Amino acid sequence: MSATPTPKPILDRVASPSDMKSLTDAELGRLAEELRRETIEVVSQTGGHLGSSLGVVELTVAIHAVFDTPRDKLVWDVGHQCYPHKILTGRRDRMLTLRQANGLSGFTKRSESEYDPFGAAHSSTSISAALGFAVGRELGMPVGDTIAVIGDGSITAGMAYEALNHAGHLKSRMFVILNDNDMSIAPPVGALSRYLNDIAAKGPFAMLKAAAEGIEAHLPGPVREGARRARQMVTGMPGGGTLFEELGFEYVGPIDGHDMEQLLGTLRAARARARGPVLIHAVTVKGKGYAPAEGADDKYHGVAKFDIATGAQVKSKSNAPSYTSVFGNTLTEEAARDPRIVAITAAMPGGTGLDIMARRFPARVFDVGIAEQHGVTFAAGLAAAGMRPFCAIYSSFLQRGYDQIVHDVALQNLPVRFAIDRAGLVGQDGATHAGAFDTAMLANLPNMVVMACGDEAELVHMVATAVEFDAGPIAFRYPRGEGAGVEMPSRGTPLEIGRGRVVREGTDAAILSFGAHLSEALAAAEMLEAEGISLTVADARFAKPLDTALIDRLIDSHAGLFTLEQGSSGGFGAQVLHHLAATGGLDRGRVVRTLMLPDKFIDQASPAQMYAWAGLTAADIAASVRGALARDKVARMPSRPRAV
Ligand SMILES: Cc1ncc(C[n+]2csc(CCOP(=O)(O)OP(=O)(O)O)c2C)c(N)n1
Ligand SMILES: CC(=O)[C@@H](O)[C@H](O)COP(=O)(O)O
Ligand SMILES: [Mg+2]
Repeated sequence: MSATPTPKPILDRVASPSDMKSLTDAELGRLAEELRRETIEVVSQTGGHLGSSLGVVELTVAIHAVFDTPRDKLVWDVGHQCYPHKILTGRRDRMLTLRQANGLSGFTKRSESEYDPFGAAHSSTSISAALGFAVGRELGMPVGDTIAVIGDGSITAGMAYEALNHAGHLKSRMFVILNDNDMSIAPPVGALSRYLNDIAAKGPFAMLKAAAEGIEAHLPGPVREGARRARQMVTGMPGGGTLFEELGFEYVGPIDGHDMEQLLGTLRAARARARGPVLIHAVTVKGKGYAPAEGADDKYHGVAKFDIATGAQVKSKSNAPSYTSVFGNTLTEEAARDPRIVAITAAMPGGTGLDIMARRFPARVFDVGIAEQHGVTFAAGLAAAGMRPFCAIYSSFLQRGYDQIVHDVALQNLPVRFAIDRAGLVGQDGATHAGAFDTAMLANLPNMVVMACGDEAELVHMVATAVEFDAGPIAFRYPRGEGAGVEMPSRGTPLEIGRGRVVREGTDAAILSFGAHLSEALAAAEMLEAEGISLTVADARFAKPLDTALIDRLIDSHAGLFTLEQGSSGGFGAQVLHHLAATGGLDRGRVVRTLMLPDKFIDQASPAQMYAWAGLTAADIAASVRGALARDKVARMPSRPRAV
């Protein structure tokens, strides 16, 4: 499977971008070929974001050849396409540790390299960050030029336009390279995407437009003529300037993002001549240069390890359906019964499982692009219109829509259903994608109902609960990956709001679990049973409203109560503590502990390893219970008479 590495004589000479300065343009072209091969060889052994990285190989070489990184600040957006950049910037020897425990991050990361001046993994931040560097330079900081590389998917997000608007206003010298491969994770959606296609279609690669007095005259010969013709053509039309020019940018492009001559010529001219903000529109191909990737529907956006010769990926065997597919299938079944059900995804139809519903009810599934804020408020509007919207967004990306959840949904008590996938630690994407904060974010909000499923059968019931619940907003969270392997109901039964369930009866202490760590709680109970400690395990189901009767009963009848969740402080445990504090439950001499994610960001590893680092394995839970009960026992012993 792992093919013998091919010889890479030029890449072998490049320990850092400074080594590229002595290469001829022809050698830079060959360097790109070797870099592409290296990227494929690495990712075939590690898995990762291959398609996006292959699409920027030439761009990466050209930027590092022309600009003076790390003094010049190169900001990648989303950051998932930075593998060739990592290889060129001193991390080649660690590439096989990519996305693994103690290895390289799959994204740019400030703590990893001076060549990563700004970390990213959530999209559309690059122009804002690059503008910050540019203004820092104007204010005397030792910073060179700034270059933001942003994808056509990422530039659909509102934040990118806020930054373009500001940059056009400030007129700071900076470079935005639009990496337009006509793909997001799924095919891109929206009028802006169509607009970019229109520009590219007016004459790909030959039709090059640049503002008259600026960069155009300094472009390489063959490109310059095309640019002149294009400019005459475009400015002869009504409203001939591009959107970017209207926003105050000098627009250059579209250029062929795989043609080294065009790239080097354009970047050199831009670097030499730019006075204000410049947008360079590079048209690229996602998966470029690797036939299985180019030919695949997803362009190998994110792949498992694969066989280079065939492109066949090594998919891990699953023992149970994934939570995502359970959600997608259940919602589709519910939608078949209820025409008011609609669903919203922010550029993740496959990742959220909404592609399943979209195949059956295409008119009722809306991909809004990378626009979580809009997606939430769009759902609020749909709810206000009487629909039953399911807004399916990964936990970490939902952070983008928080004010919309507060102001547009909760405050107006609109029945938007939030299906929060990737709750808890997700594994190889690491801290940026951890679904740590949603319970804390949501359970604090008036009107909000917040659920988490203990297993995949519970998820089916929670979807049914959300369908029926029209009284206000309701959210349910579930993790990445496969379920617990429990028996599945043929159809969900709506749960009583605010009612948990006891899964296992015991006598000494109780674990009150919220979410999919229920299986760890049960495993901990088994471990302690062998030691003679008897545990009750309850599934809270709701962080809001709490099942206060269940909590009161558990604390009354056990020496200790331990809350457990795959989330941060301020979440389920905090809600339980507030209840106990308000009702005197903390004054009854019981042991109370909150088991949750620690107050730190946890780097990428397998989810099991990440939970081990978080102190949340079954053994850790058992140790917490054992330790707290033992300490409590010692504390309760009558104190010995003091020796005189
Ligand atoms: C705020 C946010 N929402 C969603 C995502 C998930 N996501 C990662 S990459 C990606 C597609 C990006 O498309 P584009 O910028 O065109 O890059 P390409 O993969 O095509 O190179 C999406 C939706 C994200 N990283 N951040
Ligand atoms: C770069 C990015 O944000 C996505 O591609 C993400 O890696 C997808 O994660 P899942 O594999 O959990 O869908
Ligand atoms: Mg793209």
